[in-house]
Amino acid sequence: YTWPSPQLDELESARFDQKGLHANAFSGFLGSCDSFIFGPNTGRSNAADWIRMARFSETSLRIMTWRHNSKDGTGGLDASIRFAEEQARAENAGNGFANTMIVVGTQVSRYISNADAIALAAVMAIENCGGPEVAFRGGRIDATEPNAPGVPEPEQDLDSHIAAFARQGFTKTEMISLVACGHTFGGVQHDPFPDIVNVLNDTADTEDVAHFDSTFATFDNNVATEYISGTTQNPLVVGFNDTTNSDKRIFGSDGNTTMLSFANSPALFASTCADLFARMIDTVPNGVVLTDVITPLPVKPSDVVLTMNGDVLELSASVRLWNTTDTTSSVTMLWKDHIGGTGNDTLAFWDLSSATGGKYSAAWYRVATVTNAVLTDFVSLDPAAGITSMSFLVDGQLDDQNGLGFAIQDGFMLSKTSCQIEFLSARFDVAVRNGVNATRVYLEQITTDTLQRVVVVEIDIPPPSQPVAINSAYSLWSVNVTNPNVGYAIGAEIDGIKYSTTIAYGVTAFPSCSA
Ligand code: HEM
Repeated sequence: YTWPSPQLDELESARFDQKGLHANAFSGFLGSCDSFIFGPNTGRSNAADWIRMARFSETSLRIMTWRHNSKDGTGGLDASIRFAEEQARAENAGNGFANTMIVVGTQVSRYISNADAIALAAVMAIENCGGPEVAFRGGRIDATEPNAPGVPEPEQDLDSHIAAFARQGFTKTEMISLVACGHTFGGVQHDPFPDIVNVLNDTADTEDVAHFDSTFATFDNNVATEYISGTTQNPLVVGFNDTTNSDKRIFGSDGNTTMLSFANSPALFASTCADLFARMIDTVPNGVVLTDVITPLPVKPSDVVLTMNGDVLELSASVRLWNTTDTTSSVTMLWKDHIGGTGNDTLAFWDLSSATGGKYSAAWYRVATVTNAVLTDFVSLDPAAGITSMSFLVDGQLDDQNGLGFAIQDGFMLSKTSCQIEFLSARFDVAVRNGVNATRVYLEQITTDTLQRVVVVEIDIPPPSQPVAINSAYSLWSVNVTNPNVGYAIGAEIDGIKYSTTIAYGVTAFPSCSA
């Protein structure tokens, strides 16, 4: 994709900046797969119930998608599980969905829905626990009400399961595969399923989870090899209650052909699961249009912030170089302005980040100038010249998005004259470039609605009746706000297109107006 795209930029970061600098909200769970999937104890300890990341694979890969009906196009991965009414259903027994959603919520933003965050967590759980890379798209839309019930349950017969998977658009072979792919992780817990699993009296498994295979925290084909060799302890295959042996009925439904092929080939198992996992998380209600598969930009600007400081336009920026750990690259940021001029600044190494269990890494460079022992993290531009686009020269190689440049909108920005009037109120001053066709300028109050969705409330800034010049090229538009507890981004409609600042400002950081 072409930068900038607020939604894709943010989805890309959430997907590929997993650990280290700019780590995404789930990074704390990526340490060890055991704890990512199961919480700090291999038994599912109560204290850290909410960390049970198995919920992610299960929530997303099983429960959330099951209500999709490929005929009428309803249901799918739409985060309807966040509603208490769904969590209370018997079919969702024993799952800490409420707690999972608290963790999921940390990744939700104006550009990332609850449903996207669930899908992302599932992808990360799979990839960081030895699984294949799963294509990730964004753009899921959160349901506004609970969905119809319909999660497959172990006591149902084979025909109902085949029908349930067919409703989602999966064939019988795909059903066998998908269940095997899901059941490479985790197991069945006694508490919610006392008719399937007995109390285990195992000090290493204090929560009485009978696992689907011997390597329950790792993605591998042992679920198939153990099944084929007859050594499996899968409680849904060799459970004492044959009525609930749904994996046995499903795995055997084609004479074991599919399971045998998985047992014979870890690679086939991995590639099949990658495809089916992706299809599963991409099962969405009709009308939802997903983005393309998110791939990392090789050179990605980040933290681009323009601030008007009187006669000086301050530009701070960083850039992420994908697929390198080189801390000594020569990185120059180049830019063009409104009057045919150019500028450049040598960026300094900042830090590293990584993704997918260290399979990928990235090096970050940023504007950072030390003058007389004082670090400034911006370059000073002439407001009249402004800036229109950037490009980057990395070890002699130019990245300018195939000649397009990385466009920058300098039509509006925060002015440093913004200040706190008194304890609960503040004045936003927005510097608007003279001559741009800004039909509206507004603050965007980033907040959460009663349905746990991030919403943006626009607060119009009235155009000043008399121009208030801040310098030769910009005038100030001002508005007072009285809620200091939320973040405000700045938005503007320029030539009919809406733009937003990439950061939301907290007014408590503003200086006092009377100072
Ligand atoms: C007919 C279809 C299926 C049935 C009847 C079924 C049944 C179950 C049951 C009873 C559990 C135990 C839950 C608990 O103890 O809280 C479970 C766990 C699990 N299932 Fe399935 N499942 C099915 C399909 C799938 C699919 C398609 C996936 C993913 C692709 C999946 C992924 C998982 C995972 C990851 C767990 C482990 C959760 C944990 O350990 O906390 N299941 N399944």
